Amino acid sequence: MKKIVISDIKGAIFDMDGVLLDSMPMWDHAGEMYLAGQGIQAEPDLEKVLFTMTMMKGAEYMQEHYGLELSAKEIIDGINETVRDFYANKVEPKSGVPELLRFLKRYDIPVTVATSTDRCHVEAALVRTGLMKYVDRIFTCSEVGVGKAASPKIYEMAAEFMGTPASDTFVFEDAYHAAETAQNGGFVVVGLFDESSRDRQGDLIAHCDHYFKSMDDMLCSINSDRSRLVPVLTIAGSDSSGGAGVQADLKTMQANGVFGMSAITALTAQNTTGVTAIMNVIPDVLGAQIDAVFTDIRPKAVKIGMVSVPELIDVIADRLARYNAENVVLDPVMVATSGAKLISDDAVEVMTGKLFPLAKLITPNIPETEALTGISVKSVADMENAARCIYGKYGCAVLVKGGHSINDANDMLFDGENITWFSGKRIDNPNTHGTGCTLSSAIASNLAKEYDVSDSVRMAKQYISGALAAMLDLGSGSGPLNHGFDIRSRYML
Ligand SMILES: Nc1ncnc2c1ncn2[C@@H]1O[C@H](COP(=O)(O)OP(=O)(O)OP(=O)(O)O)[C@@H](O)[C@H]1O
Ligand SMILES: Cc1ncc(COP(=O)(O)O)c(N)n1
Repeated sequence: MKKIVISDIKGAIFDMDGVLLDSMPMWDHAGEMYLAGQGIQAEPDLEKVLFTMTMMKGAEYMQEHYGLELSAKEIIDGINETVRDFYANKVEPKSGVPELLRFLKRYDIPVTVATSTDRCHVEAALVRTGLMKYVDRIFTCSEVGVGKAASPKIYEMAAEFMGTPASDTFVFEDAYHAAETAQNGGFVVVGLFDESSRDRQGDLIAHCDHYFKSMDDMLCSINSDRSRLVPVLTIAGSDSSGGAGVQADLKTMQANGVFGMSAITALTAQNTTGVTAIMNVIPDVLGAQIDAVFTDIRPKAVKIGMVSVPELIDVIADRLARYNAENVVLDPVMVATSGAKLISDDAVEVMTGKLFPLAKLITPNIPETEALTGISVKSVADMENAARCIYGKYGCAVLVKGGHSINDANDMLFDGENITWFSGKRIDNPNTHGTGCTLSSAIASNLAKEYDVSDSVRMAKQYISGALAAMLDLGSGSGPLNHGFDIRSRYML
């Protein structure tokens, strides 16, 4: 099937169940879930039995078959409560959905939802899953007055609201009958696989213009507008071996779909076994690099890495304040994986005093967290205390990275209000040179693409896990990651 070109989408209409939300299993198991709530194990094919029945007939069947001492109305109310509870408290978005909706928003493409589920459930689920902020309007079949199988009216109303002609409006559906209606109505139909309609994939494919096995597959195959790369600046040291510093940052930015630019703070001679020389740049030259970038291609995010001396920190603080830089992510690099010290003692205080207040997020690892707070970090509670202490002292959100833990690789974000954990499976890879640089650059890239801090960290964490899992093995020490592990192009072959 054809690729989707982003500029072809003028408006998007999403079905909810089975497309945005992983909710079809609930519809297939509502009776079973209700009975489980009553402490009763349902027969194996209860849903098949109920499938052909009306709500009332189904309730009467369950009353008789399971000896329930409840009226049919009470049973129906109970099932409705099971459904309500599922949408309000349990349902999750399908994989790739937040990314796709965010992506459409970035291109100012209006997004509507067209669903046969009742509005109260739709709103509860979309608010709780964080998807509501991407949706411009919800249309429900009961409000429109006709179902999707019978008429394209719901799609027509959504398109009218968005002001887009059917031929430029993309309808995302998992059910073949809805796809058929939308296609007959002149819409561009994107069919998406859902387990609940596995048997009808042939019919779905027959009625769609594009078909994908998952939203993730679709994301990989969308042709974004190559003229709309967002610029991001790294202010960091150069690593001659290419695994950390500016080199890691630029590779990460390329792989995360932004345009990377650099202002170099220091030249280091290093490889996977150690650092053999460091030459800091002259402060004026650092200032000139930042001026050159900001006065011509204003970055949408800035990542700061290795800055060894107070004079360079002063220049960065001065320029970032002058240009009112946005989305600043600061990785307070202190010691290289190979053991070399990358910051002078007097610089730490200047960095915390002058750069921390300009940062949207700082990303210390555990030894850096200890150095910044004086708290010995040995447990989850210590990580939380230290993060609160950093926020209290400097007022910036903090991501304490758990890469130095023994059993896991869980990172913790504190934004002044909430603690959010990003759990990661520890990957058994001794090659971790540049993980901190890579993570902070991926976060900056995501912020530049207008993801919020929490989504930016979540996606950056997925990226770094993939780069570690690719198991690149270069050099005789702790080697670099494969930053390009997910780039698919004929030029990679
Ligand atoms: N072996 C691993 N498996 C999975 N994730 C890891 C592993 N090592 C590090 N990470 C992840 O990599 C990111 C960077 O964490 P880390 O604590 O290594 O930072 P750092 O010490 O600043 O990195 P650097 O090596 O560049 O100094 C975090 O998201 C962390 O959870
Ligand atoms: C120029 C530069 N910047 C940062 C690091 C830290 O990365 P790591 O701790 O993985 O060595 C480094 N080694 N070199």
